[in-house]
Amino acid sequence: MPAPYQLGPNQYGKAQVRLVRVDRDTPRHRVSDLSVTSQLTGDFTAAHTEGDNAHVVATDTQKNTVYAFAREGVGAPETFLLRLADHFTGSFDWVTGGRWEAEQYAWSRIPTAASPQGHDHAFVRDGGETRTALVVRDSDATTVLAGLADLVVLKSTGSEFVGFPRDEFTTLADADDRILATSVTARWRYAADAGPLDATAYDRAYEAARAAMLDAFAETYSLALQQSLYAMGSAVLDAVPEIAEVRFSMPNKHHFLVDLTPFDLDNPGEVFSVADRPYGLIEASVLRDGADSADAAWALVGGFC
Ligand SMILES: O=c1[nH]c(=O)c2[nH]c(=O)[nH]c2[nH]1
Repeated sequence: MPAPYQLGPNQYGKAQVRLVRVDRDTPRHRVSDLSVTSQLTGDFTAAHTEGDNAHVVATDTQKNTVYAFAREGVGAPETFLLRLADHFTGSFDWVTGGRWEAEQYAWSRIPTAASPQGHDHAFVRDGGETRTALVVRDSDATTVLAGLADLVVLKSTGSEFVGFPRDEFTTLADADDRILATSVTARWRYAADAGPLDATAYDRAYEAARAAMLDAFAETYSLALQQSLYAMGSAVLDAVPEIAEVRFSMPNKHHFLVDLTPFDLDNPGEVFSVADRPYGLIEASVLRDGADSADAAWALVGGFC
């Protein structure tokens, strides 16, 4: 019996393959700690409509490929994902594209009395922040997105919020000196004509983009989180010419000055309560002039406007 309905867009693969690779060719080891997701697109209609698995590269095989490729080294997450993309689209005619994603967790060497520069093979996990990478391929293009998530930053002054419209529902007082705090999730897109970079170039670009956004957050006298965001995006584009666009999603972590007058105490900007919800959510993209929008790739990311 012919299938009664059309199959819509589909993709499949293995999500969140946890991978730790130790580079141990010298006594000074290096640890790469990632969670990798591989999803394939292509001709998988018969699998859905008829249960014919002839085209179904098993998700288990995709997971094993991640581990086998790690035996050769991981390098930058972007280059690791590009290797997976090349492998799956190059090995199976009917795989025309896919989505390969990584989250990378950073480990620092533990400084000890004997090794103040950091131990050779003992590490401590860095804060909550993660590095992210995403490769999206279809029959027309390969898009490389890199970024970070949960980079928590705070300024204890140098931030105000005034001049906003007031209506019958407005109670917020002008703030001419407030705490500005956020948890930055950012993704940046490499220009298609930058081509694939090598692993060290992706690593350098990551460090430069991260440093640029931190510098701009710190140095911008902020009139709103929106203005800080735009300054951070501009700094990333200034720092890394290969980046065409950067998108941010930044919750405004509100800090409220506590009224201490019931206790006969003043509070000159020193004691705050922190609310985790609701929170302002500030999202925007900052684009280089003339950059295309690459909407198809962004549509697969989610979490950004
Ligand atoms: O930086 C801010 N942007 C806003 O849009 C906003 N709205 C608000 O209530 N506080 C703030 N702060």
